[in-house]
Amino acid sequence: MKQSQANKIKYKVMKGLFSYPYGNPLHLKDGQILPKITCTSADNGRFILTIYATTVTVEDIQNVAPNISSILNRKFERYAVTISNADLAFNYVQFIIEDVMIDNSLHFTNVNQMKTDRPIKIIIDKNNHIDLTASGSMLVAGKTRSGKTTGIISILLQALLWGRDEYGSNITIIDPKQAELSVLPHVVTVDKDGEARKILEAMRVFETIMTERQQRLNELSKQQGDAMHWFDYDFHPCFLFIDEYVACRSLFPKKAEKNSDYCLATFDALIKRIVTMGASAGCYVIISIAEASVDEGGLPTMLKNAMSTKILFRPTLSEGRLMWNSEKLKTFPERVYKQGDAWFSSTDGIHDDVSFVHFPYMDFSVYKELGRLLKEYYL
Ligand SMILES: Nc1ncnc2c1ncn2[C@@H]1O[C@H](COP(=O)(O)OP(=O)(O)OP(=O)(O)O)[C@@H](O)[C@H]1O
Repeated sequence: MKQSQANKIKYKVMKGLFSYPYGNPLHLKDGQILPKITCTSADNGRFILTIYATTVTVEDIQNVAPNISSILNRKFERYAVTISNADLAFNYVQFIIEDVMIDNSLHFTNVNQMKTDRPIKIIIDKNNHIDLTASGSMLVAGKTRSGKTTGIISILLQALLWGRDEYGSNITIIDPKQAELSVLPHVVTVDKDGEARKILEAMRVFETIMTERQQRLNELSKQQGDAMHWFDYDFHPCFLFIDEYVACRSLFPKKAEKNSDYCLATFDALIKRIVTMGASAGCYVIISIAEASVDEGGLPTMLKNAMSTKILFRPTLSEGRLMWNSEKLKTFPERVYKQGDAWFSSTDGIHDDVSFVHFPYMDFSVYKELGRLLKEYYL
């Protein structure tokens, strides 16, 4: 009874994996040496359980993640494995065990509460934020009504609250569906004749701003005699948000008319350029798609791979597999997800593995505040 929580978890897991009546999930044989198990407590109420691959393979150990989650019952029934990691030398597997029922979400009753302490930081919930210094453009997927537009707005509001910088920062929202966003000031939508020339123009402007900022940074680096980053100066991040990417793409003609470059290839080339080169100038694309599928009728694989922050709202394992390598999702217990619940990964060194997040609850008129901040931003 006096054992630490970490030790209690360790012994529970040992019993579940090694005791024959529990089903022997590691397929241990009579007389076989049992693999060593350790458990330590980490920050935010998490535990790190390590199973060493002495007599069993790393693959076999990774496969028992769901068993470990179900072994944790009674006092630990709220706990489950959320991340599993094999070490590079295949010596052990580490499982992160945490209370999956705990509510880490943020509640805001006023938009000003969303202002971050630095412009490079985008807060998602109490435990997770996006670090723009170490990540790139964002891919946001989720079925309709899953909360993706609201989630993206929570990101844009945080950037807008910083206002414009002295280097011509820009936040562009493109709504090809002519839906709720399109009525807000400075939001770009379809032309009156159903074409997307204004959209292409807005993307061109964004690309020019990206190039100018990069040139400015190069000058500053020259002066300093060292490579300088946008976040070393008072640059604020720029965002190009394309809502419903697939619908947007379908607006463009496949072939351009003579003496014009208004066509799909120009749209694709612009996005590709901004996604691959923007982050170094603090310029990011946010693409939202309803279907996580790629290629035909979906997102080109190149873009999917280049977008370094990935968010899937109200996820299912089958959709998740289209966005992430299935190894990364092995540990994920499927459950019923609510609006605003998402799986999230980013290449910032902390969120490389997929984790569960809930986007903020914003108990104020979100669209009204977005419109007001956009107006103020471009004043
Ligand atoms: N973070 C959140 N927490 C709680 N509820 C949320 C959250 N985000 C969104 N919702 C609820 O889900 C509803 C749908 O959200 P939203 O319009 O953002 O979804 P969507 O996926 O963009 O849908 P659509 O494709 O129709 O635009 C919202 O009206 C809101 O009530």
